[in-house]
Amino acid sequence: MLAERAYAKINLTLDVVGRRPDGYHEVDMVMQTIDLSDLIWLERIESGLQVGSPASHIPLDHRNLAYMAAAAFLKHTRVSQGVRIWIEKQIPVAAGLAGGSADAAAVLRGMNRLFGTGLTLDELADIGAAIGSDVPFCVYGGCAVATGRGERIRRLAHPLKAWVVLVHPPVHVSTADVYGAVTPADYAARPLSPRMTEALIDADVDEINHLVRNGLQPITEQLYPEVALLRQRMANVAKVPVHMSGSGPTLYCLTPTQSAGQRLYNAFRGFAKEVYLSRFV
Ligand SMILES: C[C@](O)(CO)[C@H](O)COP(=O)(O)OP(=O)(O)OC[C@H]1O[C@@H](n2ccc(N)nc2=O)[C@H](O)[C@@H]1O
Ligand SMILES: Nc1ncnc2c1ncn2[C@@H]1O[C@H](COP(=O)(O)OP(=O)(O)OP(=O)(O)O)[C@@H](O)[C@H]1O
Repeated sequence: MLAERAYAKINLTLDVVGRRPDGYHEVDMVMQTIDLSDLIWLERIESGLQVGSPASHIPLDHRNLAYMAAAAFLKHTRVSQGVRIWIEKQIPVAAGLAGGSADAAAVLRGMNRLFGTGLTLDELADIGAAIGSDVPFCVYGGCAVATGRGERIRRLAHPLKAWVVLVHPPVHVSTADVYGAVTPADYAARPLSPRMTEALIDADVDEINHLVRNGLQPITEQLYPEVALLRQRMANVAKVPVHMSGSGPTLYCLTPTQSAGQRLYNAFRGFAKEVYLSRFV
């Protein structure tokens, strides 16, 4: 039996640059792993796939992204045994934090260790791409520029360890609905990832805050107006920019120090049940 951590991500940039013939959107994003995580336990069994969790709000059958990852791993490697998966969830579900994708990626990394199959991260990311657009990034973790439909990853090493205060409002956002409402008017003429990359390497939190952009935010806020209201309430208190991750609805602020993060965490606690103080990993 072994354990593998599944870390959430935030989007520092998310630019939609076009629509593809397969219906997916061409994106250009800077993503960053944060230390909010699920814990995945993996155990060899003779055959079959079993998924369990104390969380009552996620599917535990073939619809679970961790289950899909395990099935894809067994098929790819032709390992003839099975696996029992136990998921301890901390990452809010359908929140824009890639919780399910992180679980899938952790299953791929963990099964590679459990069965001693010796696949590289690139190979695991390739398997993950068939499960979801965010899975390859979650396989590597850290910071990266993601292009294509999100599955093409260029890893980025930078020195910054910023703090992230997250507020997850109780709104269930469908990623497919948000992308479905994107029109050509929402496409970014020039992605911000090159400038964001520089600001990260310079560890310049003010510049990063200034550059953060999410092309899905106006769409999510139009489909779910309560997200816009919450952002306004947070901005009134925070006096720093409030950003949205992925397709939302999670909103976040970046701070350079733990004490500044803690102050915002205290200020936001009355705004929603789920508020987290986290950090770049
Ligand atoms: C919003 C982000 O989380 C930002 O990182 C991702 O772009 C979404 O990644 P994901 O949840 O792993 O997405 P997938 O499971 O691959 O796709 C869910 C649905 O979102 C839409 N989708 C997703 C990714 C993309 N580049 N274009 C899309 O149009 C498609 O309708 C798809 O059916
Ligand atoms: N292991 C899992 N953890 C969480 N959700 C899962 C899992 N497996 C399947 N799901 C389903 O996937 C859907 C999206 O959940 P998830 O938490 O991955 O969303 P998200 O954070 O918005 O993802 P992304 O940022 O990649 O769009 C939910 O409807 C949930 O029921």
